[in-house]
Amino acid sequence: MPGLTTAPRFPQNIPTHPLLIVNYALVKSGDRGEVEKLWKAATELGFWYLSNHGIDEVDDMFDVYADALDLPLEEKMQYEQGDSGNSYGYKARGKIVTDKNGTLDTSEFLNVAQDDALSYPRITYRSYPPTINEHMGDVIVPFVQNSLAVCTTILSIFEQKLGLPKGELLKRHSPTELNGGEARCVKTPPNADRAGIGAHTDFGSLSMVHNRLGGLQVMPPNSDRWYYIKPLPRHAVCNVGDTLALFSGGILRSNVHRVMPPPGEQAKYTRYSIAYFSRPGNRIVLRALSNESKIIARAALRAPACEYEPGTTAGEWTARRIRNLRLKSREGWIASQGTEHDGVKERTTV
Ligand SMILES: O=C(O)CCC(=O)C(=O)O
Ligand SMILES: [Fe+2]
Repeated sequence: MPGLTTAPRFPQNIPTHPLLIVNYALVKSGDRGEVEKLWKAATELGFWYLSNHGIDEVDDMFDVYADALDLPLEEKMQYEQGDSGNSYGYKARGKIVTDKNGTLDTSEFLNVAQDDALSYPRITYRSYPPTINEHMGDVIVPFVQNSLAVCTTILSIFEQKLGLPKGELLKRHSPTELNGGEARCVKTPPNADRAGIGAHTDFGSLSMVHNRLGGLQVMPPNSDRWYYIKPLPRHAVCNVGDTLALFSGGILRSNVHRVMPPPGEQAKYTRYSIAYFSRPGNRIVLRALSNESKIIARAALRAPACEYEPGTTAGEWTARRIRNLRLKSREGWIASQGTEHDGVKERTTV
């Protein structure tokens, strides 16, 4: 895929935010120091680089999704996700408001549901463009399985560190129950003059993004400035999302981020990023797991009330966030942003 693997280097002279580099192979083997580093990253900034993740399908994912997103718009529109709160399928450019002035986004998404990938060739929710189907078996399914395995390891570490009984967090992310997990490609055009994706927190539990070009930015806690995150070859950028912040009573941090045009010379290139989102089972009720953990109970007392209504399930929550995103209104923009803005504002650490 021309232009994807070779790009000008990330410029040296722009402010970036350093992230801790967590070595997944060490974390998996139970290395104490590496586990502590992961915990520090997840509770303080909520973002970290993940090295040695062993997800070998990343380059192929860029190729397969780029082929699908390079189809003519009318073909892609046959797979449009619609306005009902469904995330899977194609999201065209300009469907999402990125700020309070109603500025429209520049990004296209193609989202493949984890449930569709894992049930393939049986359709769980919907069909996808032929390029995606052709590579479901050799690229997308192994990518999803490997990403899921990485997230499961990380969730089991969080489960222990949060003082939860074994399985309490993992059972809320069971891949055998319908859930919101998905594999996404974000495509933004060259020479863009505005945000690809506006400021947001992620809806789900864990996100893992693979980047070649810059553009992802983070606003650190207690700051009002945006900083680029520099892509590092073969490193994923991982972050905590809202449902994990909520389950943990605010101990795990779901931090605000956005996608801007790539910096310097990189701005002249089309940007593709590949992301995997781990989300709870659709029927799981969203609440701080205070009854299950004293550590979470203590933290939840200090965290302000969350915006979630009692009894909201993860499925309803994701659908509502997506519907709000697609509302071309200021109200939609405000409602779509997530916990960082209206909910778990004061973060707590243990
Ligand atoms: O493209 C990226 O680097 C990040 C994408 C992102 O934040 C998202 O899809 O939620
Ligand atoms: Fe995001």
